[in-house]
This record gives sequence, structure tokens and C-alpha cells, in this order.
Amino acid sequence: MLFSDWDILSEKIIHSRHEQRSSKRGPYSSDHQINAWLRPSSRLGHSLHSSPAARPPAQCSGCTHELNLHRPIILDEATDFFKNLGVSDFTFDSCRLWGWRCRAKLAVRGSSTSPLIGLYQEGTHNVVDIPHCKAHHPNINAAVELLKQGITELNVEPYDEDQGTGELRYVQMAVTTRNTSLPAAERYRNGKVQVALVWNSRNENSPSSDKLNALANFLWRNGGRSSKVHLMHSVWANFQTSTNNIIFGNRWRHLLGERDFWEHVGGIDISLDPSSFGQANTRAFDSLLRQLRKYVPYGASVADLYAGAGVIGLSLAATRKCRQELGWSVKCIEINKESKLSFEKTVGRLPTSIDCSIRLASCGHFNFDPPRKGLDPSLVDALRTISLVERKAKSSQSSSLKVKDEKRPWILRAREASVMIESKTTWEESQSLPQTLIYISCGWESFKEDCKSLLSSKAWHLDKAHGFNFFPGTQSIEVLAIFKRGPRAGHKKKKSGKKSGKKKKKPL
Ligand SMILES: C[S@@+](CC[C@H](N)C(=O)[O-])C[C@H]1O[C@@H](n2cnc3c(N)ncnc32)[C@H](O)[C@@H]1O
Repeated sequence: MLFSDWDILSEKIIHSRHEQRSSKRGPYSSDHQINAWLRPSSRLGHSLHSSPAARPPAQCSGCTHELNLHRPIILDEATDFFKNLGVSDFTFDSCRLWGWRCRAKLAVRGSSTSPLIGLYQEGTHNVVDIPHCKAHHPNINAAVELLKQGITELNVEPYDEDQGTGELRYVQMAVTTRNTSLPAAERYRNGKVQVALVWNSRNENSPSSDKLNALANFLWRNGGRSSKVHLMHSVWANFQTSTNNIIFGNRWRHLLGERDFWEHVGGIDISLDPSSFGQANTRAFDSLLRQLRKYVPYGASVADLYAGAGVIGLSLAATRKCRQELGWSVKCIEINKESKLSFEKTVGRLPTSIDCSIRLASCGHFNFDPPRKGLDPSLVDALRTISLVERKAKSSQSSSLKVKDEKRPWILRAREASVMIESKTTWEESQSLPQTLIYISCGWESFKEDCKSLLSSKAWHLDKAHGFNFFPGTQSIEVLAIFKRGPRAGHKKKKSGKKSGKKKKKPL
């Protein structure tokens, strides 16, 4: 049985995923995407991103529109979609519209005298400089500005994709807004930036390492703790020489500043190393986690699939006091081994009574091919057939009861042992099959497909749905959808063969 393979039987399955793009499209498509990689647009970038005044600005691919940021075009479609599925109280939280991006992966190109730091122009590998991006947390822009000065002053060569030459390939900037020494209202504005420089060498012993250290020192001298403007949290290096589209290599080095990066989200302190997945929109993520809690009863057991560093599961573990009756409070499943360290650090700050674990595995079959889009097909299949598993378990339980009633010794002898043991195990397992499925999605198209597929099996019905503006300026919304086991209440099956004057109900 697939579920016993996963070892994730639980009352709750929390799922979160990201839309993964075809690797042929460019560096955004790797596991480590650069910001948002979105659909073509002809009018973006004018007000969101600064450009030379004399000629039409090149368009970065980060945003698709600049008007009505609080109401993405896709919202009407989403509202209709959920209404048709019986959820007429779909809500949408428009969240913070500017300065929301607390995590950005930016390409570094151009020359040392005129560096470009930004995103690709749609459909090309031409980097568009975005020094005043309004989506970025302002301190990301300030750190980018400082980085440019350092590149020029120290004659650092930006990467040349065609030749495979140059030194600095990408930079990841992540902002922490957790600072307990400041009043809560001032923390966001005063966020500090963790800078990860992706260096074009195998490791820290390469000939260009002196320059890497000089650049890190420059950033720290001018933006570190004792500088006039304290911008930086820390500086890291990542080493990458591959010519493929994957942004990060496997080797990370902490260079300066604090090693541990803490953020406060979903009611807990979370640790995020630069190598592990982190949500870009910290504030919107916090709103989603607050909403999510309402659907998780106190004492529930949770399996968090596609868990990253386990933020969702651990937030629930702490705020919903997840219980250990089934052997765990929260179990996280994640494919990226880099997430483990951050997960363990976060757990270290939780009460010891909370029993959480992370399992490094795929949520689909146990191969390590990540899904192109949406849920792994094997996961969808398992969720679709969940009631079958339960029905089988029930029927084997009732046959096992009949077996118990059987008095004739020759029949009892024939049915001995194996059947009894098998049916008992299956029944116990079925008791802990999930009753609620919470699906958090940033890929609207794949969400619709997965949703239809789950509902068509009749094993689930859609109970609630909420949208969040995780990426203002884009067509993307984050969806929090709550599925419950079985048919919706009031959706009773008609008895077959009997005529009824009532109108037929449309299937979901
Ligand atoms: C969008 S991130 C969400 C992470 C986390 N839930 C959060 O919100 O911080 C999706 C995660 O799924 C992981 N992932 C992708 N395919 C997977 C698979 N087949 N099995 C397990 N994890 C997978 C990625 O490594 C990534 O950490």
C-alpha cells in the first residue's frame, strides 16, 4: 500500500508546492528560481523598475502589470472557480503591495565598470537592471547598490554566460525582520539583509578567492553592524561553476556577520539557511499561516508534504499543540537535504514536548525527479483512492468479525492466522488516514487540475478556499484550499432504482 511506504498516515496533510518550470526556459526554471518567472508582458517595469529615461525601458520579467496591484486579474476566475465547486465565501487578502519581497535571487551581468543586477528580460538571457524595484524590500535595493559599488571598486568581473567566464554569477538577498530590540512597528522597515554571493569557482581555495573576500569585506565595512548605515545581516558565498541553469552549487561558506538567520513567522522563530527554501513574501506568508491555523484543531497530527525547512508544520505544531498519539506531532517530508539543518534549528527553539521529525524523501514515488507541475501524480492517485483503502479495510474488518463468529472447527482451521493479521493491520491503518487535506498552492493552473482530479474521485470535497496576494504585480495568487473527506454535507446519494420527484443534483 502506498501510504505505508510513505509512513505519513495522519489526520492532516499539509501540502505546499511551487510551480516548477521547464528547464529549457532559463535559470528561473531551476529548483532555485530567480524571483518570479512570469508570462510575457508588454507594459511592465515602467513604474515598478527604474530605467534610463531616454529610451523605452527594457522589461524585466518580474511583474506583468502595474495597476490594480491589490486585485490580480486572475481573481475573478478564481472566485468563479470556487463558487462552482460550492465555495461561495472565497476570500482574498490583498496584503502589502510594495516592498513585499524579502527574498530575491538576482543575476549579475554586464561589466565591472557598469554592472547589471536584476532579472532577465522575458524570453531572453539579457539582464535588466532593477535598482529601484518597488517590489523589493527597500534594504534589498540598498544592498544591491552597495554591491554594485563594491564590484566597480574592486574590479570584480560579472559572469559571462556565453564564455562561462567572470567571477560573480548571482546574488541572493534575504531580509530578516526579526529584531526584538526594536518596537514591533519598526522591525519590518529595519530588516537586515543576508547576502549570498554565487561565485564562479569550485571552492574558496581558487585564485579568485581573494577578490571574493575583498568584496565580502567591502559589503561588511559599508553595511555591517559597525557601519554608518547598518544594512547587512551576514555575507555568504556559494560556489558554482556549472554551465547549466541551476543558480546554486552545493558548496556554501559563511563569511561574515551572524551565521544563523532567524525570522518570526506563523507564531514561531524559524531558522533559514541561505540554501533552504524560504517564502519571498514574509508578511503575506504570516497572514496565510494565521488563516491556516483556524482549520487545524488542537491536538491534531500533521504531515507536512513538500515541507522545505518545515515552517508550516512547525508553526502548527507550536500553535495547535499537535499531539503525539499517532507517534508524532508533526512529520515533514522534503526532498532537499539542505532543509534539514534549518528544520533542526527551528525545532531547537520549540518546547521539547513537541515531537517533530523531517524525512528526506520524495512525496511521490521514491525517485528524486521533482514534479514539473502540481502534486506528484502518485500522490494524487493515493489521495483519490483513499476511500477505496478505507472501504477495503472496513470490509476486511467485517469479514474478520464474521470469522470470529464462526464456530465450525474445520472452517476455522482453514481460515487461521494470516487473514486475521492482515485485516487487523489494514483496519488500524485506515483509522489514521487523513480526514483533512490542506493544499497551499502558488500555481493556479496546476492547482485547478489537482483540485478537479481530487474532487472527481468523490473521496474529497472542497470545504473552504482563501487567496493571498503573495506576488503583487503578477498574475499569480497563493491559494489555501481545505478539502474534507467524503461528500459535502447535504450531498446525499440517491437510492438507486427508486423514482424521486426531486431535481437531480449536478455532480461536482
Ligand atoms: C514551494 S516550496 C515550499 C516549502 C515550504 N512548505 C514553505 O512554505 O516554506 C516546495 C518544496 O518542495 C520540495 N519538493 C519538490 N518536489 C518534491 C518532492 N517530489 N518530494 C518532496 N519535496 C519536494 C522543494 O525542495 C521545496 O522545498
